[in-house]
Amino acid sequence: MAARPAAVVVERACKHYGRPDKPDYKPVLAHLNMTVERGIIYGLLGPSGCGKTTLLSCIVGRRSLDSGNVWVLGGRPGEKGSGVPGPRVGYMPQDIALVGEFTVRDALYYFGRIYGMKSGRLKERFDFLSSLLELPSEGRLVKSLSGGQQRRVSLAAALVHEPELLILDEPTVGLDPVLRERIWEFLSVLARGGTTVIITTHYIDETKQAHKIGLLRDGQLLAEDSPEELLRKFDCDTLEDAFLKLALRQHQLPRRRSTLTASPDVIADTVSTDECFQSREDFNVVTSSTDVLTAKEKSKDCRGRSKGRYKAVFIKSIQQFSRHPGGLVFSVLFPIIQIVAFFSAVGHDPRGLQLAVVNEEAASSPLGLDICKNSSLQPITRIEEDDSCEQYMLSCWFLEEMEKKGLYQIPYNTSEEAKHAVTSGRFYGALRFHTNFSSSLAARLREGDIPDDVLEQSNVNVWLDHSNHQIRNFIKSQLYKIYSAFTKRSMKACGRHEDLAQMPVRFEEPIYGKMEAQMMWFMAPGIMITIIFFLPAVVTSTLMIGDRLEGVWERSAVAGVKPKEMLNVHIALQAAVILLQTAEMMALAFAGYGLPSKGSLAACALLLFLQGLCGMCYGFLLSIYCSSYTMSFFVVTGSFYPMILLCGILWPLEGMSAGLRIVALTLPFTLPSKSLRDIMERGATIADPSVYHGFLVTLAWTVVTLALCFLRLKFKKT
Ligand SMILES: Nc1ncnc2c1ncn2[C@@H]1O[C@H](COP(=O)(O)OP(=O)(O)OP(=O)(O)O)[C@@H](O)[C@H]1O
Repeated sequence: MAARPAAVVVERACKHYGRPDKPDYKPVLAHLNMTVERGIIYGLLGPSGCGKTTLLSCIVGRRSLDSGNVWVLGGRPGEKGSGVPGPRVGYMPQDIALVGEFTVRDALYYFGRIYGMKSGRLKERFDFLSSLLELPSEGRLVKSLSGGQQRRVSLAAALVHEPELLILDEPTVGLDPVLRERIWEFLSVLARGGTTVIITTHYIDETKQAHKIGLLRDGQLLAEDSPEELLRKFDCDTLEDAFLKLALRQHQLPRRRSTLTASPDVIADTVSTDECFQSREDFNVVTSSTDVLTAKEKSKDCRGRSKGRYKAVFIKSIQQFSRHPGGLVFSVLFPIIQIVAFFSAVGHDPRGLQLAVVNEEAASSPLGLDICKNSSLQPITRIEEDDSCEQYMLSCWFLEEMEKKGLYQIPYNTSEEAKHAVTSGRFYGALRFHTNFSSSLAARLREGDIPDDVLEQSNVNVWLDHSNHQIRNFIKSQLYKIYSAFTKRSMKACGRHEDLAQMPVRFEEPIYGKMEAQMMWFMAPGIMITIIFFLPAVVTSTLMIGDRLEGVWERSAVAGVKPKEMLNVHIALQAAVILLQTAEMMALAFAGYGLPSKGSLAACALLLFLQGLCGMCYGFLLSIYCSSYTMSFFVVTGSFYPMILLCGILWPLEGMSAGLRIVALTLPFTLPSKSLRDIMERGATIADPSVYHGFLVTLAWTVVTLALCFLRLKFKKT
């Protein structure tokens, strides 16, 4: 073969995974040298796990070497102006690395747009590759294709822009022999036209058609030569036999790992994998630098291609989102469902509560318990002569007031029976009126000094089931109100001042909020803040982890899409969704359920929107730091509960220890919930510290999570 300039040169490449002191430590490339001339097909062979994919990912700039050098098309991958990653390379990874919601056509158009191809040219290439690779019909979704069909679409996506360098990681797995043959023929045509192809395959036989083969084992190339030369030098009929001989030879030199160059008899530098990590040497650049883009080309590349990439990623995200019914339902319907669920279920007074009532007073009357139903019953009779009153069956009035307040009586004969009914779970409480209730109560209110037994008889005894905190509190507060209404009525009937028997504590008009403030008004701000935070967090982490695990992110990056571009598009789309969610929630809460707000609704909307963006950034953080859906699920669930528990909507911060309160105040729901409540209940403005503190916490969380994401993306490529 005539000497050609090199398209790819790898020199003394070393790479390991894990840390030397850990069990997962794995040296993968050990002083590997490799040269791929321009316009050839280079077949990279080796057993599973020998490092082929690792080597290819270093060539396309997705992983970096621990030491050694890689030059691709005259530049170093990842350096500005090298064009790699970017449109000069076509990369088909081992995984399908396509969005499942893409149609066959979308998959090719996505990469075409990234490379800035015009739609006419894209259509031509799509038609050509469809017929060459027998692609399924263009409207079928990638996720519904068979493994072989997906692989062909993936190959077509790598070929769509006619790159100078094609890197194909096992493109022919699972394809029928006729199609494999056709693909190899096509690659030969491309190579004749000047394209360089690096291909890995498990079918050793098909690499006969390659111009050069590299046999990789234990992190080194055992041989690198044309198929004919390899067969001749090893005196074999098949490449498999040649590979076997080489492997055996290497095995017999356990402590002398060798790089065999043109002649298998020559043992080159003997190196140990350990040496890889001792020093980093400088190498002379062996390729010409004329391939590196000029400054003018660079700036054109930046401006023109960036627009195309944004367009491609934008269309991809819309397709992904709109074709994923779960995502749509989750993002659009969930805020509605959650707000409806909250306002329908939380904060309403319990209804239809029954109490076991022992009315000994009524039972001792001639009519028995029916006396309370007697319409001519007069529990208070005024005696004009001495301006006094007679009381009779006041318990009936008490029970009437009870029914008005939604507590219904079920009569029992004795206290024991009534308490037993509570023990058996039928009621939340039992009441008892003594036989002399009315006269004892009158004596208690009229006379200053009465015997203990009279005082006792004037009490209504109440036994409550305290196991249900909310119901217990409700019944207690209702009984206070019932007593208040009952005494007012009695005093009025007796011609006395209504408030005479009231508790001598008067609650004046509240400074903030309403006298009859509802629990749901207190909780609503916190609930809205948590909903708007967690929906984008979950959607973002799921979409991003999906893209990353399926290899879409990595493949897009090799095509030239920058992390910043991916993030910006996601931020723009999610911002639109968060805006919609904010509008939905506010319309439902304020207009639909009449949630009162004294302050500016615009300030409420702004805070909710910013919380949504903050949740989205939290989702980014999870997607970048969590290696799987399961991990991100654990973190979301694990962080959700503490944030809710500590934010003050379930229990006031004043009930926490000082240290815990400080932690709670730094969490993303605590101060923002209070800010939202202060806007609504107190009419506070953004200028009030209690409001802008919530905004500041939201912004701080947004900035810190974004910074952590960018740091991770900057320092860790994959
Ligand atoms: N991210 C990683 N972390 C730790 N080890 C890894 C990682 N990626 C690959 N490895 C390990 O490095 C070795 C080389 O992997 P690589 O994927 O490069 O092999 P390969 O030759 O492409 O294998 P195959 O032909 O089966 O695809 C394997 O033992 C693999 O388990």
